[in-house]
Amino acid sequence: MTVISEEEFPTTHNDFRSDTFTVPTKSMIEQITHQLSSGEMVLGDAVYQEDRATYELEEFMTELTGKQLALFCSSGTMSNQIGIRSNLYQPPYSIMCDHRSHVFLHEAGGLASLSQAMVHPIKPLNGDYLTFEDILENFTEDEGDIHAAPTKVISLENTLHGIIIPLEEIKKISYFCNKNNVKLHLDGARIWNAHIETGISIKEYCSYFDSISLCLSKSLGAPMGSILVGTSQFIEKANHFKKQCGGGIRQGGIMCKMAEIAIKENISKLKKSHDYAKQIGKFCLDHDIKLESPVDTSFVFIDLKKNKMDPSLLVEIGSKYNVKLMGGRVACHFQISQESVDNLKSAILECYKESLIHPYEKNYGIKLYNFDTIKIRQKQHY
Ligand SMILES: Cc1ncc(COP(=O)(O)O)c(C=O)c1O
Ligand SMILES: C[C@@H](O)[C@H](N)C(=O)O
Repeated sequence: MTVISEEEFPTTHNDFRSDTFTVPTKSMIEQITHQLSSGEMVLGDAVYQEDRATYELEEFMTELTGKQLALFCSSGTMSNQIGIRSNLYQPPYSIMCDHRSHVFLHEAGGLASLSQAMVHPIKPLNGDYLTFEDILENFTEDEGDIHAAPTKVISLENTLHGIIIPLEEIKKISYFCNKNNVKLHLDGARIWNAHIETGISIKEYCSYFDSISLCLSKSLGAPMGSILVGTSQFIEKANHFKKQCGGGIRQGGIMCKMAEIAIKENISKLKKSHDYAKQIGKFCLDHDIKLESPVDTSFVFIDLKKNKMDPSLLVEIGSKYNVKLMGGRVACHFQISQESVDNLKSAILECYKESLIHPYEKNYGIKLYNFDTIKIRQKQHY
């Protein structure tokens, strides 16, 4: 088992802000450099389907997911938004999703603009993940009621906040969608983490969905990108929306090859990030520091409100212990070092003890991503 060090990952060994900060490994860079300098990597214009390296990644992803076609996109936001739009036809319609979904909260309102959809956000009854019961409870049938916006897409996120949706629930929701002419989309930005934790194959997970977005630039460490998979007809339409959004990529093969290597080399490293998260989660609970949700995979959500902890103070104390945070979410990834995990525990405990003396009383929504604190970090960092 390799020990992660600051020398190997100078900017990410202590970065708990997000797994989007992961960087390509030395191995990825060396292989790409060789493939480019040796002429092995054949590049062309991917808009005209002439970039072989792009095609090879997309082919690889059809094999991995069991879907007919794959589309390399510049981001997970793009693959989600064009994916959901390509499942829709004539408004009025609505999209059902968890109230914490990225597609709903963190994709700049794309469901309203590109899809012209009403969004129906749902709070899971169990507080952790959507169940078939939640879907039934909130489903809007397409029965001609001119007051309604019938549910035409259900978008699940697995993992969401690091929480795994049980396969039994996915199966029931999938069967229901199939019987009710509703398309099922998966925001699988971190489906890799669910796969590693449950042992359920990517192909099996994908078999229950009409469309799936799989991010390459988070847990896996690719420099950019996301893959959308689905039927041939669906991907052809999605490619149309991709071009409309300015997502046509020319010689994207360089990034695609990096991503292919990342999938092959880094997926096995994800378990370590889950172990770190569970270690941090246990530390919190052992010190009566409440968590928002269970630690299934790579995220720890400290319940700042219940603990009356100040997010900005946590970020500040984190800096003192040489760890990067942007609030109560702790994102673990394969580039984190054990030393940073230990430093993080000290920072969390110090902030919690401070909250016992000076409780933070702000009682309205504490933002998940506090970009102001990142600005503070950037000032200090450079
Ligand atoms: C669950 C989830 N889906 C989609 C995205 C969007 O990915 P991107 O940042 O590449 O647009 C993110 C964020 O990175 C995410 O956390
Ligand atoms: C910021 C947000 O869009 C990103 N997906 C993250 O998890 O960090």
